[in-house]
Amino acid sequence: MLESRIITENLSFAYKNKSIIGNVNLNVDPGQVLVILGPNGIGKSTLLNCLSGVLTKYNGKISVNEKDLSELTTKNLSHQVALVSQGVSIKSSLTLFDYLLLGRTSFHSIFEQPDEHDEKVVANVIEEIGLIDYRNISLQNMSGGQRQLAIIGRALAQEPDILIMDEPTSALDYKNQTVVLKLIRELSNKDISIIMSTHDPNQAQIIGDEVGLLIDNKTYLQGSTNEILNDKNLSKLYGTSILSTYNESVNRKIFGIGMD
Ligand SMILES: Nc1ncnc2c1ncn2[C@@H]1O[C@H](COP(=O)(O)OP(=O)(O)OP(=O)(O)O)[C@@H](O)[C@H]1O
Repeated sequence: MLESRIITENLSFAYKNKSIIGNVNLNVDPGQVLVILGPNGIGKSTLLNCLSGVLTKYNGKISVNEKDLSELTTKNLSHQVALVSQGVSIKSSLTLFDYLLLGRTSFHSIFEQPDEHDEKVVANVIEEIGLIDYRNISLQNMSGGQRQLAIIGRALAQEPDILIMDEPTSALDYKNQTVVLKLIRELSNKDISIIMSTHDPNQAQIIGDEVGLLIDNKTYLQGSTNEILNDKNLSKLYGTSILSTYNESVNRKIFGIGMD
């Protein structure tokens, strides 16, 4: 029987006295993809930062691989959960290869150098993110989209059980969005659990097993993509008309803004 990878019980978070998220009861199984949707400023990044251990002053409980997240050491946590933050800008002189090797840091003591296995992991990741030609190019000489793929690659180099991604495709063109969505599908086939936020419900339709809606600071609704992702829920969530049409050639609904 499948154990859950990540579960929250009555999770809530407030900045000072301002409540941001509340009553979040979330559940992700091994290999599941959970897509979080919600309007600007509703608390998606806050939620993802709680789940990845960046924000620690939450209330309620977060369990990762059946252990209380608050009791995990930093090292232990980084072997289980990796975060791709929103809009991180890296303009480093490190080559792509050396940057991804940083993702292996927690596997060694500060006196140890990366070994052959680390190099192998990084080489595989570079192939997965489609940047073989950029292996020895420094990040400052790469485009914004390529750097975004590099950030995802660094998280993958951690070999996590759970990958948390905050709007991972926001800087990417259609081809690279497809690269990332395919990668997510492959990772999920390898039993890695993914939690990602996006403003594009079509991405949830394409790769989401489950969808989580952050409705307000007291309400989180999670269910299967089929059950949750519809015009009525999305129009209510975003406060504007969202309409879908069924596209036979891709065999799924396509969502768009319903301008009058
Ligand atoms: N460090 C902070 N201190 C105080 N308030 C904050 C801080 N960071 C975020 N907030 C507030 O918390 C709320 C939720 O922000 P968050 O970034 O989680 O939203 P989001 O859903 O990810 O938004 P977006 O879709 O625009 O990226 C916002 O009202 C924001 O102003």
